Amino acid sequence: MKITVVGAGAVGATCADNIARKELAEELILLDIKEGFAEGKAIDMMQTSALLGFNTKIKGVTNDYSKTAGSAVAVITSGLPRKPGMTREELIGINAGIVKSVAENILKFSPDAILIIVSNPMDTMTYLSLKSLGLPKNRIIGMGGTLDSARFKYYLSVAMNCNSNDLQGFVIGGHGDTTMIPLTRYATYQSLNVTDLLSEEVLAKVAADTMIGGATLTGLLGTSAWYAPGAAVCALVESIVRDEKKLFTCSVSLEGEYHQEDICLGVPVIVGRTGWEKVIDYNLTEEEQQTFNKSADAVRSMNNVLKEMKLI
Ligand SMILES: NC(=O)C1=CN([C@@H]2O[C@H](COP(=O)(O)OP(=O)(O)OC[C@H]3O[C@@H](n4cnc5c(N)ncnc54)[C@H](O)[C@@H]3O)[C@@H](O)[C@H]2O)C=CC1
Ligand SMILES: O=C([O-])CC(=O)C(=O)O
Repeated sequence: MKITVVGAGAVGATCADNIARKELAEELILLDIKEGFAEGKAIDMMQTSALLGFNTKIKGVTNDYSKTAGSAVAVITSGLPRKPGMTREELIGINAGIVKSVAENILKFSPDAILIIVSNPMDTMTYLSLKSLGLPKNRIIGMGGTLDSARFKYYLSVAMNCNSNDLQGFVIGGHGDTTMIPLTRYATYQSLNVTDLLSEEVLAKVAADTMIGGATLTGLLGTSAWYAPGAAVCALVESIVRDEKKLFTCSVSLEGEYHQEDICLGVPVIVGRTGWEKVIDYNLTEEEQQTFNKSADAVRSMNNVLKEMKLI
């Protein structure tokens, strides 16, 4: 199995590192536009293999897509990250052109690849890929909710002083500071509803902290996060290559599911060897559905910018 990660920056390199450690691929290509950068990261990572014991061959290349040929999965992390005080949406002007050209180049050499879109604003970049590449919808997966759900469990585990692996919880909707929706009503601690274990105030704070999880880290780090994003991408890659059929929130093309269409937005999906395989319906309450619709409206207005940019 061959996997490509485009963008050898913070998220791309972390995700490549995780994929290699788990030996999810025999061959892993790391591609970046910056001369020598991916090569350097790949060699550095390969020099950990004798210490960590993995056998994945990581190869770095500068913008040479011929080396990515025959990839089963391609992860797109190329583009600018935000700086403190910025929103993800402000990145659209630069990242949309990058994501479109990178995805087209990948498909020239790997026509059967499943694409995982990471670059922000992620829901809109996923929609751009859906609209411009002509791929079956199941092969285009936006990574955001997987990370947001992990953050939700982190904040819940802190509030409950428990192991986050004992928690279940999903964040749906857009991958934006104001558009994500932690589904508190469905979160459980070993089958017990967290709504029975924590006060309304604490739960509201957990949800609010989750929503600004990325912004909080950007404020602390001076650029956006990479460890949890890299691990979240790797979890999706693992479910694809091992056909695990695990349930993750991903941004996928909706055609009536959750009462939305012509949009890519975060919903729970089964992820397996053919990409995202089916949407799971969480039966939202009327209030939750209204919040979801508002989230969709916000993402749709960003998607309209793609038309102004003449990218779709
Ligand atoms: N969806 C999500 O949950 C998350 C998304 N992100 C997004 O991922 C993207 C990457 O973030 P970082 O890795 O922190 O940024 P970074 O700046 O560390 O790395 C980005 C890399 O992309 C490369 N690049 C730029 N244009 C390229 C092109 N045309 N072809 C190939 N490579 C190109 C750059 O040279 C750089 O090495 C950002 O847009 C960020 O907002 C970050 C974290 C989570
Ligand atoms: O916050 C950002 O800009 C990067 C990102 O999407 C995240 O970490 O959730």
